[in-house]
Amino acid sequence: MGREVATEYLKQTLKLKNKLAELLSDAAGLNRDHLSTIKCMESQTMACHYYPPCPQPHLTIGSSKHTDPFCLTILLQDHNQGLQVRNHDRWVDMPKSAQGALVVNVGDFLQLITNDKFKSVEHRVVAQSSTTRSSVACFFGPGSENKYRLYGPAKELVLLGGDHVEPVYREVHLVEFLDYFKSNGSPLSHFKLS
Ligand SMILES: O=C(O)CCC(=O)C(=O)O
Ligand SMILES: [Fe+2]
Repeated sequence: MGREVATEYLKQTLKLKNKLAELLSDAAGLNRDHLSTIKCMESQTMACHYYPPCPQPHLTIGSSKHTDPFCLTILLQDHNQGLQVRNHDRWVDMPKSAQGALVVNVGDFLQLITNDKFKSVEHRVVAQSSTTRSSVACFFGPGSENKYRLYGPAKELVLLGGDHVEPVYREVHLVEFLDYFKSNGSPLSHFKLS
C-alpha cells in the first residue's frame, strides 16, 4: 500500500468505525453515543498480512485460531479465500467476498463492555496451496490515554431492581487485559466474576 492510499484508508475506516459505534451502541440497547463517550474505540492499529502459497497446506496454518482482543476489527481481504470463522464446533469458510468488501469482527473487549450481548468471533486463516492471500486488519480499542481506565459491563446493561442482570465480568483496564491475552489467548474467561 502506498503511503497516501494507506492514510486515506485509515481515514475512511475511522469514519466507518464512528458510524458502527453508533449502530452497535443502539443495537446493544445503549444510548447511541455510548461507545464513543466511553472512548473504548479511539485507537486504530493497522496490520497488513501476506500469506504465501504452501504446497502442503494441511501441514500448516496461515493464522492460528484466535479472537481479536480489542473492541472492533475492520478487515479488508483480497479475493482469495482462507478466512474461517467458528460456528459452535465447525469451521465455516467466509464466502468469497466481492473485492473491497469489508468484514467486521467484534472483539473480546466489546464483549466484556456489552456483558456478552455481542460475542467476539473465533477465527483463523488456513493456508492455500497455490494462491497468495493478502488482508489488512484495522483494530480499534481504548487509546493510550485510557489504557489504565477501568472498563466493565456497561452499567445500563446491568440493571438493578426487577430486571436485574448480573455483570458477567469484573472491571479491568486494557493493559491487564492485553497482558493476559499475550500469554494465554482470549482473556474473557479469566475476567469472569464467580
Ligand atoms: O488475514 C485475515 O483475514 C485475518 C487476520 C486476523 O485475524 C487478524 O489480523 O487478527
Ligand atoms: Fe483476527
